[in-house]
Amino acid sequence: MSHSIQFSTPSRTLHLPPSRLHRPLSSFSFRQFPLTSTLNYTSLRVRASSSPDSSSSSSSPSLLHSPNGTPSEERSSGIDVDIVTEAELKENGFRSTRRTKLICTIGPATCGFEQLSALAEGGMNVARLNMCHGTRDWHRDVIRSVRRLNEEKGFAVAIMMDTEGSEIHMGDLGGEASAKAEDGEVWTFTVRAFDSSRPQRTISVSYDGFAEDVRVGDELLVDGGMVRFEVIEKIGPDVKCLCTDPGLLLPRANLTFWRDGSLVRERNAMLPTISSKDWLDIDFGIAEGVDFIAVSFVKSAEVINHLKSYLAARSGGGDIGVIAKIESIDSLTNLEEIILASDGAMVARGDLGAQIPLEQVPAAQQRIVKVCRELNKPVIVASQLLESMIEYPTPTRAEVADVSEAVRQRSDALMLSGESAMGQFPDKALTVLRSVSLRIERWWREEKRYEATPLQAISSDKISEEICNSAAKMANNLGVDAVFVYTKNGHMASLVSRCRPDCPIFAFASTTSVRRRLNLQWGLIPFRLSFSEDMESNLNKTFSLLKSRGMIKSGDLVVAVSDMLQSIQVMNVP
Ligand SMILES: Nc1ncnc2c1ncn2[C@@H]1O[C@H](COP(=O)(O)OP(=O)(O)OP(=O)(O)O)[C@@H](O)[C@H]1O
Ligand SMILES: CC(=O)C(=O)O
Ligand SMILES: [K+]
Ligand SMILES: [Mg+2]
Repeated sequence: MSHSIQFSTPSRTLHLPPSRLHRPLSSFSFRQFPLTSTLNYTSLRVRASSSPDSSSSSSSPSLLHSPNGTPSEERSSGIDVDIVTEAELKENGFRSTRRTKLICTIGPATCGFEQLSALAEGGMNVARLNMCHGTRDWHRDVIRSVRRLNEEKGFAVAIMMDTEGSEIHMGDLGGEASAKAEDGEVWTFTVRAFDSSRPQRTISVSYDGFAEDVRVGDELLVDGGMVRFEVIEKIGPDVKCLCTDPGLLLPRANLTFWRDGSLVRERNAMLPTISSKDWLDIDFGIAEGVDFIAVSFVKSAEVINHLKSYLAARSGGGDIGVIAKIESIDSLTNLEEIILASDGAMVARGDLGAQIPLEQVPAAQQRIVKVCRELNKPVIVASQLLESMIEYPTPTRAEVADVSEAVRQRSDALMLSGESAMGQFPDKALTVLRSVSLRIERWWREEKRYEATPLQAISSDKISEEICNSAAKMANNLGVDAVFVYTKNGHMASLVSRCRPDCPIFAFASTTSVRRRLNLQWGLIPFRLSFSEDMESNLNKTFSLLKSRGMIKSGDLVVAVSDMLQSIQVMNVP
């Protein structure tokens, strides 16, 4: 038997608080919704004349112009889903699929086709390329390998390019993987370039003003304090430094200098966030069709807006997501405006811990995660999650606790850096992220800890927001198996993800590029499916495609929303 309820209002600026959906239905006008199929569903339909997703298109532009969204894709009648997710869904059931997304930095340890394939199989959702390292040819090879893997093996790994930025960093150690600085040694930091091999205990520095800006007595921190030096003498372009905390110097490690306990920000504070080399890398990223660009050392929203308009002009529609890396004092000062302007943010704890006292990093992380959630932007927690696994096959207990905390904060994604780029156990590190995420997520569900505190309203697009909040609440209250969201540009899917419902979210996007971008967001299982304005036929089509692949079965309970029709539908799979 099929039945449906529709309630409608002529008001264009309808604001429907979630609680109203639970009032007696008699307070609404409702009538029989004509249905010709055998679907057994209840439809709560809220009608308003504006299309929610199109009204918010400034931050999520239409992706119909996507270079990756070919017309054949849009016409295709099948359904595409990442094979790893499909296997997880079938093996463990809906409830147990992983919600937290995983990012791996690709480096010498993982750039081969087989190594990339192993990471994709291990659950890598996004591959990150750090433009501080490697040549463009090297990065192009990795991007093409990932794309080939996606095509040949059915993965949906997205690519994130991370800019170098123009902060001060060391040179590349003349090809050596690392150099050891011992306590009491004197090293030379110089702005001179080397013609041939690197002179002993000498490090080149990327910033021309370095020798002028530092003073005798300053403390020089490599990689946020992994190795420390004291400036003892300046001789022209050379700065002699005494090692006070020994450790490994890695190629292109960041350098900061401190005076009287404070970070020194001399002329280098005036360096551009996006350097001329970064712009060339960005052009390269556009040409290679990367999915995200992560901008290092963002100081203000202005640079994000600038890059976004450049991308919109250059890549015809701007389907590259811009991620703001929060890793400087300025980015913390201007946090809200930066996040509002971006498509997501990264808690880049490596450099952040070099700019603020280490003991302040956890509070900063919590604040960034919270602001991103409020403003509906995906957030990545990055750096040193499993640092010891660069060398050892098992993590420390403290690292597991750190990963758990990021999952417990319900960040969208966790990122591996050196662990996957140049560590000895990249696959094992990814396995640890995956198993800890799954365990903490399960613990949260068992404890029924999902959303106690209501989310603040985001100012734009209230109708979609209320529909998604209500859909998530209904999904939790009814214990449904999945929320389905049909979304043209991904915005509606992100609104459902923001609610962190207690069940997985099947997000249907009509282009491959939107589908890949949804990879970064909590709980979304992105599918590529061509769909129409007609929700009933979309649902019928989805059910039959998913049933034939064994991904759902008759009787499963589903809540569905879409950005074409302002409605919430609840139904059992026929
Ligand atoms: N493409 C690459 N080629 C060679 N080594 C790499 C590459 N990517 C990363 N690595 C190595 O892995 C380490 C950790 O990678 P990660 O991206 O975190 O570097 P980082 O320089 O600390 O990051 P960021 O510059 O973004 O703050 C690097 O220090 C470098 O030694
Ligand atoms: C990831 C990064 O850039 C950092 O942690 O500094
Ligand atoms: K970088
Ligand atoms: Mg950094």
